[in-house]
Amino acid sequence: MSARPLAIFGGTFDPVHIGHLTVAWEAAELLDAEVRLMPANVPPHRAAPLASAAERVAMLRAALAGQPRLVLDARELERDGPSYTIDTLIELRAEQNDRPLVLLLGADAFAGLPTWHCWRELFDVAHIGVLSRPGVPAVLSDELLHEVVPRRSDDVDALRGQPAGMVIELTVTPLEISATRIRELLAAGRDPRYLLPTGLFDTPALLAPYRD
Ligand SMILES: Nc1ncnc2c1ncn2[C@@H]1O[C@H](COP(=O)(O)OP(=O)(O)OP(=O)(O)O)[C@@H](O)[C@H]1O
Ligand SMILES: O=C(O)c1ccc[n+]([C@@H]2O[C@H](COP(=O)([O-])O)[C@@H](O)[C@H]2O)c1
Repeated sequence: MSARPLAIFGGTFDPVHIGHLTVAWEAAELLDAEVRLMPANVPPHRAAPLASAAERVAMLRAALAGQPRLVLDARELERDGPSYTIDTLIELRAEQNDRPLVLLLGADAFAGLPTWHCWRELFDVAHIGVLSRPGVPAVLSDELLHEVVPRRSDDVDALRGQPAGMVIELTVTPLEISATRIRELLAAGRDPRYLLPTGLFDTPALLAPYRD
Protein backbone atom coordinates (compact mmCIF):
# COMPACT_ATOMS: atom_id res chain seq x y z
CA MET A 1 0.00 0.00 0.00
CA SER A 2 1.19 3.52 -0.74
CA ALA A 3 -1.31 6.32 -0.50
CA ARG A 4 -1.34 10.10 -0.40
CA PRO A 5 -1.42 11.02 3.27
CA LEU A 6 -4.05 13.17 4.92
CA ALA A 7 -2.40 15.54 7.37
CA ILE A 8 -4.29 17.30 10.15
CA PHE A 9 -3.02 20.58 11.54
CA GLY A 10 -5.07 21.42 14.60
CA GLY A 11 -4.86 24.65 16.48
CA THR A 12 -6.57 27.42 18.32
CA PHE A 13 -5.78 29.82 15.47
CA ASP A 14 -6.50 32.86 17.66
CA PRO A 15 -5.69 34.27 15.08
CA VAL A 16 -4.28 32.18 12.22
CA HIS A 17 -0.93 33.70 11.20
CA ILE A 18 1.79 33.47 8.58
CA GLY A 19 3.73 30.97 10.73
CA HIS A 20 0.80 28.52 10.61
CA LEU A 21 0.32 28.90 6.88
CA THR A 22 4.00 28.61 6.02
CA VAL A 23 4.62 25.45 8.04
CA ALA A 24 1.36 23.84 6.90
CA TRP A 25 2.23 24.56 3.25
CA GLU A 26 5.74 23.21 3.63
CA ALA A 27 4.45 20.07 5.37
CA ALA A 28 2.07 19.55 2.44
CA GLU A 29 5.03 19.72 0.09
CA LEU A 30 7.40 17.56 2.16
CA LEU A 31 4.81 14.80 2.59
CA ASP A 32 2.95 15.39 -0.68
CA ALA A 33 -0.14 15.37 1.50
CA GLU A 34 -3.55 16.93 1.65
CA VAL A 35 -3.42 19.22 4.69
CA ARG A 36 -6.49 20.21 6.68
CA LEU A 37 -6.41 23.05 9.17
CA MET A 38 -8.68 22.13 12.03
CA PRO A 39 -9.68 24.78 14.56
CA ALA A 40 -10.38 23.48 18.06
CA ASN A 41 -13.78 24.42 19.42
CA VAL A 42 -12.70 24.24 23.06
CA PRO A 43 -8.88 23.93 23.18
CA PRO A 44 -8.24 21.44 25.99
CA HIS A 45 -5.16 22.93 27.67
CA ARG A 46 -5.43 26.67 27.61
CA ALA A 47 -7.62 29.61 28.52
CA ALA A 48 -10.59 30.32 26.25
CA PRO A 49 -9.57 32.05 23.02
CA LEU A 50 -10.32 35.77 22.59
CA ALA A 51 -12.14 35.13 19.30
CA SER A 52 -15.16 32.84 19.21
CA ALA A 53 -15.06 29.62 17.21
CA ALA A 54 -17.13 31.27 14.46
CA GLU A 55 -14.75 34.24 14.34
CA ARG A 56 -11.69 31.98 14.16
CA VAL A 57 -13.28 30.01 11.32
CA ALA A 58 -14.06 33.23 9.46
CA MET A 59 -10.38 34.23 9.76
CA LEU A 60 -9.27 30.82 8.51
CA ARG A 61 -11.62 31.04 5.52
CA ALA A 62 -10.20 34.45 4.62
CA ALA A 63 -6.63 33.19 5.09
CA LEU A 64 -7.08 30.09 2.94
CA ALA A 65 -8.93 31.73 0.05
CA GLY A 66 -7.34 31.46 -3.36
CA GLN A 67 -4.96 28.54 -2.84
CA PRO A 68 -5.57 24.86 -3.54
CA ARG A 69 -3.51 22.95 -1.03
CA LEU A 70 -4.63 23.85 2.49
CA VAL A 71 -8.23 23.08 3.38
CA LEU A 72 -10.40 24.04 6.35
CA ASP A 73 -11.98 21.19 8.32
CA ALA A 74 -14.31 22.62 10.97
CA ARG A 75 -15.62 19.32 12.36
CA GLU A 76 -14.43 19.99 15.92
CA LEU A 77 -16.85 22.89 16.11
CA GLU A 78 -19.68 20.42 15.98
CA ARG A 79 -18.60 18.74 19.25
CA ASP A 80 -19.25 20.24 22.66
CA GLY A 81 -16.72 19.92 25.45
CA PRO A 82 -12.92 19.88 25.12
CA SER A 83 -11.74 19.18 21.56
CA TYR A 84 -9.72 16.07 22.27
CA THR A 85 -7.57 15.15 19.29
CA ILE A 86 -7.96 11.42 19.84
CA ASP A 87 -11.74 11.71 19.27
CA THR A 88 -11.16 13.60 16.01
CA LEU A 89 -8.58 11.13 14.74
CA ILE A 90 -10.78 8.12 15.53
CA GLU A 91 -13.57 9.75 13.53
CA LEU A 92 -11.20 10.44 10.62
CA ARG A 93 -9.80 6.93 10.72
CA ALA A 94 -13.30 5.51 10.28
CA GLU A 95 -13.79 7.76 7.23
CA GLN A 96 -10.41 7.21 5.61
CA ASN A 97 -9.98 3.43 5.92
CA ASP A 98 -6.24 2.62 5.75
CA ARG A 99 -5.09 5.95 4.31
CA PRO A 100 -2.03 7.32 6.14
CA LEU A 101 -3.09 10.02 8.60
CA VAL A 102 -0.49 12.46 9.90
CA LEU A 103 -1.08 14.65 12.93
CA LEU A 104 1.03 17.77 12.45
CA LEU A 105 2.29 19.36 15.66
CA GLY A 106 4.64 22.25 16.25
CA ALA A 107 7.64 21.24 18.36
CA ASP A 108 6.16 23.01 21.40
CA ALA A 109 2.86 21.15 21.16
CA PHE A 110 4.72 17.88 20.59
CA ALA A 111 6.77 18.33 23.78
CA GLY A 112 3.50 18.58 25.73
CA LEU A 113 2.00 15.42 24.26
CA PRO A 114 2.11 13.34 27.48
CA THR A 115 -0.43 15.72 29.04
CA TRP A 116 -2.98 15.01 26.29
CA HIS A 117 -6.08 12.88 26.67
CA CYS A 118 -5.26 9.23 25.82
CA TRP A 119 -2.01 10.36 24.23
CA ARG A 120 -0.48 6.93 23.64
CA GLU A 121 -3.53 5.94 21.57
CA LEU A 122 -2.75 8.70 19.08
CA PHE A 123 0.02 6.51 17.62
CA ASP A 124 -2.53 3.77 16.87
CA VAL A 125 -4.56 6.03 14.59
CA ALA A 126 -2.05 8.45 13.06
CA HIS A 127 1.56 9.22 12.34
CA ILE A 128 2.92 12.33 13.98
CA GLY A 129 4.73 14.99 11.96
CA VAL A 130 6.75 17.30 14.21
CA LEU A 131 7.22 20.78 12.74
CA SER A 132 10.38 22.56 13.81
CA ARG A 133 9.67 25.83 15.62
CA PRO A 134 12.27 28.38 16.75
CA GLY A 135 12.61 29.13 20.44
CA VAL A 136 11.40 25.70 21.56
CA PRO A 137 13.88 23.90 23.86
CA ALA A 138 14.80 20.51 22.37
CA VAL A 139 14.04 18.70 25.65
CA LEU A 140 11.56 15.82 25.59
CA SER A 141 10.42 13.96 28.69
CA ASP A 142 11.53 10.37 29.25
CA GLU A 143 7.98 9.05 28.86
CA LEU A 144 7.62 10.79 25.49
CA LEU A 145 11.04 9.59 24.30
CA HIS A 146 10.12 6.05 25.30
CA GLU A 147 7.19 6.12 22.86
CA VAL A 148 8.89 8.14 20.17
CA VAL A 149 12.39 6.70 19.77
CA PRO A 150 11.27 3.34 18.29
CA ARG A 151 8.86 5.15 15.97
CA ARG A 152 11.22 7.81 14.62
CA SER A 153 11.90 7.77 10.89
CA ASP A 154 12.76 10.18 8.11
CA ASP A 155 11.44 7.87 5.41
CA VAL A 156 8.43 9.52 3.80
CA ASP A 157 7.89 6.51 1.53
CA ALA A 158 7.62 4.23 4.58
CA LEU A 159 5.11 6.63 6.11
CA ARG A 160 3.02 6.51 2.95
CA GLY A 161 3.02 2.73 3.18
CA GLN A 162 1.35 2.40 6.57
CA PRO A 163 -1.68 4.07 8.13
CA ALA A 164 -0.21 5.14 11.49
CA GLY A 165 2.49 4.75 14.11
CA MET A 166 5.56 6.66 12.89
CA VAL A 167 7.06 9.94 14.05
CA ILE A 168 8.70 12.10 11.41
CA GLU A 169 10.51 15.38 11.96
CA LEU A 170 9.72 18.02 9.35
CA THR A 171 12.23 20.83 9.08
CA VAL A 172 10.34 23.92 8.03
CA THR A 173 11.28 27.58 7.67
CA PRO A 174 11.93 28.97 11.15
CA LEU A 175 9.48 31.79 11.79
CA GLU A 176 9.32 33.17 15.29
CA ILE A 177 5.70 34.21 14.97
CA SER A 178 3.06 33.41 17.57
CA ALA A 179 -0.59 34.26 18.00
CA THR A 180 0.24 35.49 21.51
CA ARG A 181 2.57 38.15 20.13
CA ILE A 182 0.07 39.16 17.44
CA ARG A 183 -2.71 39.55 20.04
CA GLU A 184 -0.37 41.74 22.10
CA LEU A 185 0.48 43.92 19.11
CA LEU A 186 -3.15 44.35 18.08
CA ALA A 187 -4.21 45.17 21.65
CA ALA A 188 -1.49 47.83 21.75
CA GLY A 189 -2.91 49.46 18.63
CA ARG A 190 -0.12 48.22 16.36
CA ASP A 191 -0.66 46.87 12.84
CA PRO A 192 1.18 43.54 12.41
CA ARG A 193 0.29 43.50 8.73
CA TYR A 194 2.98 41.19 7.44
CA LEU A 195 2.66 38.64 10.24
CA LEU A 196 -0.91 37.92 9.19
CA PRO A 197 -2.45 36.66 5.94
CA THR A 198 -3.53 39.61 3.81
CA GLY A 199 -7.10 38.31 3.64
CA LEU A 200 -7.54 39.22 7.33
CA PHE A 201 -7.21 42.90 6.43
CA ASP A 202 -9.87 42.87 3.71
CA THR A 203 -12.64 42.69 6.32
CA PRO A 204 -11.77 44.93 9.31
CA ALA A 205 -14.29 43.15 11.55
CA LEU A 206 -12.17 39.99 11.44
CA LEU A 207 -9.50 41.44 13.72
CA ALA A 208 -11.94 43.32 15.98
CA PRO A 209 -11.77 40.68 18.77
CA TYR A 210 -8.15 41.66 19.39
CA ARG A 211 -8.35 45.42 19.29
CA ASP A 212 -8.96 47.31 22.53
N1 LIG B 1 5.69 29.74 13.89
C1 LIG B 1 5.37 28.44 14.03
N2 LIG B 1 6.22 27.47 13.62
C2 LIG B 1 5.89 26.15 13.78
N3 LIG B 1 4.74 25.70 14.34
C3 LIG B 1 3.85 26.63 14.76
C4 LIG B 1 4.12 28.03 14.63
N4 LIG B 1 3.06 28.71 15.13
C5 LIG B 1 2.18 27.77 15.57
N5 LIG B 1 2.66 26.53 15.35
C6 LIG B 1 1.97 25.27 15.67
O1 LIG B 1 0.64 25.40 15.20
C7 LIG B 1 -0.27 24.65 16.03
C8 LIG B 1 -1.40 25.54 16.48
O2 LIG B 1 -0.83 26.58 17.21
P1 LIG B 1 -1.65 27.75 17.89
O3 LIG B 1 -2.93 27.98 17.14
O4 LIG B 1 -1.73 27.53 19.35
O5 LIG B 1 -0.68 28.99 17.54
P2 LIG B 1 0.37 29.73 18.47
O6 LIG B 1 1.01 30.78 17.63
O7 LIG B 1 1.25 28.74 19.17
O8 LIG B 1 -0.65 30.40 19.49
P3 LIG B 1 -0.51 30.99 20.97
O9 LIG B 1 0.63 31.97 20.94
O10 LIG B 1 -1.85 31.58 21.20
O11 LIG B 1 -0.22 29.78 21.86
C9 LIG B 1 0.59 24.10 17.18
O12 LIG B 1 0.96 22.76 16.85
C10 LIG B 1 1.81 25.02 17.17
O13 LIG B 1 2.95 24.38 17.70
O1 LIG C 1 -6.36 16.01 22.94
C1 LIG C 1 -5.82 16.70 23.83
O2 LIG C 1 -5.81 16.37 25.03
C2 LIG C 1 -5.15 18.00 23.43
C3 LIG C 1 -4.49 18.80 24.35
C4 LIG C 1 -3.90 20.00 23.94
C5 LIG C 1 -3.99 20.38 22.61
N1 LIG C 1 -4.66 19.57 21.74
C6 LIG C 1 -4.78 19.98 20.32
O3 LIG C 1 -3.54 20.43 19.84
C7 LIG C 1 -3.74 21.40 18.83
C8 LIG C 1 -2.88 22.62 19.17
O4 LIG C 1 -3.34 23.14 20.40
P1 LIG C 1 -2.97 24.63 20.82
O5 LIG C 1 -3.51 24.76 22.22
O6 LIG C 1 -1.47 24.70 20.73
O7 LIG C 1 -3.63 25.53 19.83
C9 LIG C 1 -5.24 21.68 18.81
O8 LIG C 1 -5.80 20.93 17.73
C10 LIG C 1 -5.71 21.15 20.15
O9 LIG C 1 -7.06 20.69 20.12
C11 LIG C 1 -5.23 18.42 22.10
